[in-house]
Amino acid sequence: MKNPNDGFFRGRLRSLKFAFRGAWLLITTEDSIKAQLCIALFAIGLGFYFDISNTEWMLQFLAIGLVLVAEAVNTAIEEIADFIHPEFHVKIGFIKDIAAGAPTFAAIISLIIAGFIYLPKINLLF
Ligand SMILES: Nc1ncnc2c1ncn2[C@@H]1O[C@H](COP(=O)(O)OP(=O)(O)OP(=O)(O)O)[C@@H](O)[C@H]1O
Repeated sequence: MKNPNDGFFRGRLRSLKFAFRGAWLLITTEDSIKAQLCIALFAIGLGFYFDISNTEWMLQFLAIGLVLVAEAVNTAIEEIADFIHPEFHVKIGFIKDIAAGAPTFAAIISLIIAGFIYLPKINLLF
């Protein structure tokens, strides 16, 4: 919440503090984020193993970021849905289902990017 006594820079600093707290909460409490971070670490390991180019690193980090952002937004929507309506409701189910579509899109795009980066390199091994 905005503090009316905060100037521009103090307000931005406070927001930054909350934003980092949010990222830390996601990393430490959300299993879906932990799982995505493990996959990201694996992909980073693959990147070093295959010595991928700068452009490939950038695309890989974009894909990792896309998945983490989509997971975070999905988690926030799930939390809001559970808060405003903890009981079963068809509409809540629909909202959660379509929210889960966001990380699904991100994961599919990331897999396609991973395929473009690694399949030719894996092919060369055989
Ligand atoms: N209150 C509800 N009313 C109706 N359907 C619900 C409700 N809560 C969950 N669902 C259904 O169950 C599915 C899974 O919901 P849940 O909140 O467990 O998400 P999840 O993706 O399994 O969670 P997480 O990201 O923590 O693994 C939803 O996509 C929805 O179809």
